[in-house]
Amino acid sequence: MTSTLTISGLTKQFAGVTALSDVTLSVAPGERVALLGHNGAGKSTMMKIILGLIPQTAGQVTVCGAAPGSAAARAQVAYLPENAAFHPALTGLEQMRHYLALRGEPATAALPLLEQVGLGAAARRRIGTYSKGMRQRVGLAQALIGSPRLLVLDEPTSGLDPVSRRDFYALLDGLAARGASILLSSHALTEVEARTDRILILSKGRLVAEGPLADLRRQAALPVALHVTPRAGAELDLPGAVAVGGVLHLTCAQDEKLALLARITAMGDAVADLEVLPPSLEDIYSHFSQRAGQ
Ligand SMILES: Nc1ncnc2c1ncn2[C@@H]1O[C@H](COP(=O)(O)OP(=O)(O)OP(=O)(O)O)[C@@H](O)[C@H]1O
Repeated sequence: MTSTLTISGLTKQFAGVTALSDVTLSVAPGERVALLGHNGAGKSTMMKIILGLIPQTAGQVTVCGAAPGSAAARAQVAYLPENAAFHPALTGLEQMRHYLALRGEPATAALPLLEQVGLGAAARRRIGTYSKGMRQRVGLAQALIGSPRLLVLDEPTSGLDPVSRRDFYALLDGLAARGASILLSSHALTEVEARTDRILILSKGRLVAEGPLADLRRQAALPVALHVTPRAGAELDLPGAVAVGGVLHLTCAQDEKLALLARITAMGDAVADLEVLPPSLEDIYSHFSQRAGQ
């Protein structure tokens, strides 16, 4: 299948700063990709190049088969900036009609777009009365104008409460299921863990890791943590375990996990409970960033 976004050998230098260095990646139709990286890693620079807002120093970028910023690319790409600002005195409907007019689309699309993001009931209220989550939905509704094939979202859920975040990702899932590609940057590692198909980790402008979370987990080969709760009065023979509030904490290498679990299971009734904690995305992210010299 033809990629929606293809980036090859992308390098961007500002005066004295290399913001991106030889980055190569692609995003397929319907794929949800998270772009992770510390402050200054180059995420926004990459997004600006994809959108055609700034030129690259070297390398090739193709957006839906066209050059970034060309009329053909702009017709197929939508962007949601981190802090989208709207006119507080306009209603959601008026704001959307304004955006539709700018894109040469009929004003009648305003209400269906707002309904698509769950703002149908609030469409005639002023945006100044909207919550942050509702304003973010206006941003997404504006990004949906013209059914874009690629959505570039800069920290779309920052400042949203957990329920609004879940709803926002549910909307993205629906768009991806209909074939839209999604590239989003985030510092909220735990949420992208569950809601994206592939993770890209940028560190100092370099792509230091790329793949589905399960692959990154395997590559990082980080230890697995186990929490074992002994039955009252039972003594468990688990060398290296540290007791924390009556629970034994221990770690083992990935390839030792099954043998250790078998050993604990063989302890039978002496074990009241057992929890296996795989390395989190935070652990994996730190591993790759540190390896890159952070
Ligand atoms: N216009 C510019 N002129 C000079 N340097 C720049 C410019 N824009 C970005 N940079 C530098 O490029 C590097 C990458 O910045 P960028 O904004 O892409 O990072 P980021 O990953 O988006 O960070 P954050 O998470 O803080 O938004 C930083 O060192 C930044 O200072």
